[in-house]
Amino acid sequence: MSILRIALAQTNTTVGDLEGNLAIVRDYTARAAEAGAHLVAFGEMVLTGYPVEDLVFRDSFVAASRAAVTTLAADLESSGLGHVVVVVGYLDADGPARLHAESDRHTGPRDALAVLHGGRVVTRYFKHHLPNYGVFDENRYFVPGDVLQVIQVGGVDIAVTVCEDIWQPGGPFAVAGKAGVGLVVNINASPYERDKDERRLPLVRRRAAEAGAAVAYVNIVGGQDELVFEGDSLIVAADGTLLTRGPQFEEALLITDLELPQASPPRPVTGEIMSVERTVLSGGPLAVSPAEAGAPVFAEPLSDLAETWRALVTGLRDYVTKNGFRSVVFGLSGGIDSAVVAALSVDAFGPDRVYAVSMPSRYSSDHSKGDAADLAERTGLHYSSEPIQAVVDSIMAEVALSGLAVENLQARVRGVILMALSNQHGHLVLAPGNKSEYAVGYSTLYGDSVGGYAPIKDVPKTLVYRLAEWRNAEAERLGRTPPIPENTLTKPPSAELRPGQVDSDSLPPYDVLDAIIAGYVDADTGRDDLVAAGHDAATVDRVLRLIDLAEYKRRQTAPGTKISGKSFGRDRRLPITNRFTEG
Ligand SMILES: Nc1ncnc2c1ncn2[C@@H]1O[C@H](COP(=O)(O)OP(=O)(O)OC[C@H]2O[C@@H]([n+]3cccc(C(=O)O)c3)[C@H](O)[C@@H]2O)[C@@H](O)[C@H]1O
Ligand SMILES: Nc1ncnc2c1ncn2[C@@H]1O[C@H](COP(=O)(O)OP(=O)(O)OP(=O)(O)O)[C@@H](O)[C@H]1O
Ligand SMILES: NC(=O)CC[C@H](N)C(=O)O
Repeated sequence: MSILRIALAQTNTTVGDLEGNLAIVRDYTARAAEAGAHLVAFGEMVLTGYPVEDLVFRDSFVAASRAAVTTLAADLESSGLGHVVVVVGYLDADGPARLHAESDRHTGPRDALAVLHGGRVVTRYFKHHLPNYGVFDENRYFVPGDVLQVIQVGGVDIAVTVCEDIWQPGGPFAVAGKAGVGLVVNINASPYERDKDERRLPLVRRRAAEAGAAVAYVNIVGGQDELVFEGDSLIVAADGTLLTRGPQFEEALLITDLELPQASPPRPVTGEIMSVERTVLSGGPLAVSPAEAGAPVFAEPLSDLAETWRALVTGLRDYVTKNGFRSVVFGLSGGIDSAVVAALSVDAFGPDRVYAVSMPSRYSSDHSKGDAADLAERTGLHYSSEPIQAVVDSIMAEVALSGLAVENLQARVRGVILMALSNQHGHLVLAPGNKSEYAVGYSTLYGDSVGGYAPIKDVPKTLVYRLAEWRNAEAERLGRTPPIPENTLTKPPSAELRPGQVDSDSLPPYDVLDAIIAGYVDADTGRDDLVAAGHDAATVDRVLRLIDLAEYKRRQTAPGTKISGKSFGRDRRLPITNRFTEG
């Protein structure tokens, strides 16, 4: 047996910022070296950020990524870090960057992993399994690799793999098992979904059993447009014992001493889906520095609501800051949606960078104005009032409007004011719509749906309430002021666009609505199966019609953090012009 000290670096890099990402990798490698690590592994495409989407098609971007890898190897050597084996994800191409109908699909862009040692790129591995479901489009972008790379470090055979490779049985892990390796390293960019951390550990254990080897799984953290990555990196022994587990939504460097079998003479691997190539970096046991590896980290997984809140804060913070904004602005109505957006924003940026505007009209109730002011006081965010009635009246004096047109005009005037404040002060406008509203089109186009980012776009209304209650309880637990006024939690939701209006005038109760949305949107269940599952037929017909009709609105809405298995946007793609109905 040999002892290898392995470092897993769960880092927050930014798409396209090759220099910044290089600096992060250098910094974490230096920290790993200081801790005496023999090998440090980073996430998938960490040098380019993930996902890079159609940037893949540009030769200039591929060239920059390839250059970054060689520069990194040389830099590490010249700073005295060349002895550490560095496993890092990047974009490569061994053929034309742009795939097209007549591409031979044997060469082209690659979702790649490089092993750096002694100032050189010693091995390149190309991801074998390319996910092509949900938010992933990897068949559009990449050509799959069919060579499994095995490196020998300290006399231990280590196979290297990328993300989706771990999700498929009978793939690279099975080949690694046939090759008799002691460890499989798997580098990931695995987007957050609410139940994914519960699936992750059993998955890694299944692959450890398949490979008959320990598995080191490293994931990135941070937000990229609609995606959030949670980290939750981990190592399991060949028998499935958990050896370390990283925190969720935080950068971290996990250092673990692994006792691994010395490589036996290479077993020939024939007739498999992948051939095996081997590179010996150091053939005999390595000295383990007396510097303490420290006790392995075992981060306790967060509760469901805690991790959902952290995902929403992370998605919002990284979207705003990575796009160069310092502050956010939104309409604060005293209702639950804008209250939760306010609490998320204060958690993401601190109250001094959050601007909330009350924009009362003739129909705004006193309690709404009072609840908004109460939230402002509880959280300390910047609060101002811009009454809209005079503007609404002046438009109505020029254009003959009635009914719904007048209702929507109020929402649109608010949108105009928020965009004007954004232009004037440089705040990013947040759209406070939730998943239930986006589903049924319960928002005014170019009105309350204006905004650059929609923090709770993938949060159904019933979950909005549960999160608000959780956040308040969390504040109580920590001896702090709960951010959300009690009245906001208990009063019936209302758009307040006409006298006495409540959401239940137009929509079924939210628990009924959300259950149908979960079936139709999240699980693609058709009308008859929803009715067979016990939903009221007339309500199903009405809700499905609303959802189908609102496709045009969803296409025009801001991006927002994905937390579910099927968010609106890239996860769910439907034609706008569509005559197929379920009813
Ligand atoms: N297929 C299509 N492709 C492109 N555009 C299409 C379209 N179909 C209609 N349109 C356009 O969309 C317009 C209709 O959309 P829109 O103007 O939004 O109006 P609409 O959807 O009719 O009304 C907005 C609804 O949202 C509710 N609301 C508003 C504000 C806040 C809240 C809340 O509490 O959250 C709720 C309000 O009570 C009302 O029920 C049409 O006049 C037309 O211009
Ligand atoms: N009086 C108001 N002042 C400022 N913004 C408002 C006002 N009324 C509505 N808005 C904006 O329009 C959005 C949509 O209103 P909506 O009623 O859906 O949300 P809410 O008031 O936050 O929650 P709820 O639906 O539970 O009442 C609000 O979140 C808010 O940003
Ligand atoms: N980047 C990837 O290959 C991710 C796919 C994988 N199934 C995941 O969600 O983790």
